[in-house]
Amino acid sequence: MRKILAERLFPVDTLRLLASERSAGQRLAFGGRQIPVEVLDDDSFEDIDIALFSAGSSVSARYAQAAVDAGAVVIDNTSHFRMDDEIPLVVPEVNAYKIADHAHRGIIANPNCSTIQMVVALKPLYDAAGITRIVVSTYQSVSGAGRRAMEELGKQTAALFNSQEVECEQFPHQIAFNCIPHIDSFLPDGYTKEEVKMVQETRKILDDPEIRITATAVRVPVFCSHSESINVETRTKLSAGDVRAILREAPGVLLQDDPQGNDYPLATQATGKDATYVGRIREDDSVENGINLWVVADNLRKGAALNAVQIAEILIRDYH
Ligand SMILES: O=C(O)CCCc1cccc(C(=O)O)c1C(=O)O
Repeated sequence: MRKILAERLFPVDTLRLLASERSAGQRLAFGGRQIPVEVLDDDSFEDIDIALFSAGSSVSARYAQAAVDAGAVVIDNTSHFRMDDEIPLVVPEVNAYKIADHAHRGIIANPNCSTIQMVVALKPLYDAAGITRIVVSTYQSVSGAGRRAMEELGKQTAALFNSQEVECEQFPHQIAFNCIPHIDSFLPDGYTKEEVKMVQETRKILDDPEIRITATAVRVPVFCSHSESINVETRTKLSAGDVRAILREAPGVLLQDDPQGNDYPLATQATGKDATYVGRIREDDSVENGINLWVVADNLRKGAALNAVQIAEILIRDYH
């Protein structure tokens, strides 16, 4: 968040860093200063205009209203408010008009990282030809599970190269040189919460409860950036050429689709960048009007902090 605010020269007058007792007292750099981390409490939001929440659903559930009551607009990066009918779920390139609805409750929800990159890529196709069905498989980096998960991938990799025991704390199984089809918790129907988030959030963001969607979310031994294989069925026929032409002009999208030149989106290239990269575009003739896409984005930037700051930029531009 701090890095994105600084990079984009967001007009911060005062930055207040709030966290638990465990983190209080630390100093973090911003704007050429070392900002102290303060303990979050109900009085933390006096004179705050915008409160960016990214401390877990329970913290948002407990403190978002206190921020709103103090006069702030909350942009919440957790899942707590996403499916609340009274709260807009926003990806600026897709449904920025929904930001106007924040006035009702004073809270705007940031979608799940895997949902964000998918709707950035699919919204232009939805507008051009309609979408009836989406089948998505994700290849999610360990950074989505936090710093300790990234450290675990590194430690396991080193251990394996040194014929040492592998320790599994952040994931149920070894993640190094492995794929784990388990992100967030399992539900009784066998889906994970991550997969259900992608289905429900996509329908809300595209404002279309009829789209048939199914997802399989997989953790892969990649440090940063999420990759997605997306099969989409459009209402009217789009050729692969049509899709390329549409996406070439799409906001937030960078087309990277030259397979003969070995050029297609890669997690290692997307990391640190703002764009949602789309490639491997091809027609799927196993169904009527089918298209396959490969979509990659930095899950910590567009998947989280960048999307939240873009919402804040619209707030101060259009709703100050
Ligand atoms: O693991 C990943 O690659 C993405 C998971 C992101 C995430 C992690 C813990 C809690 C929540 C949550 O807010 O429920 C979320 C979320 O949906 O944003």
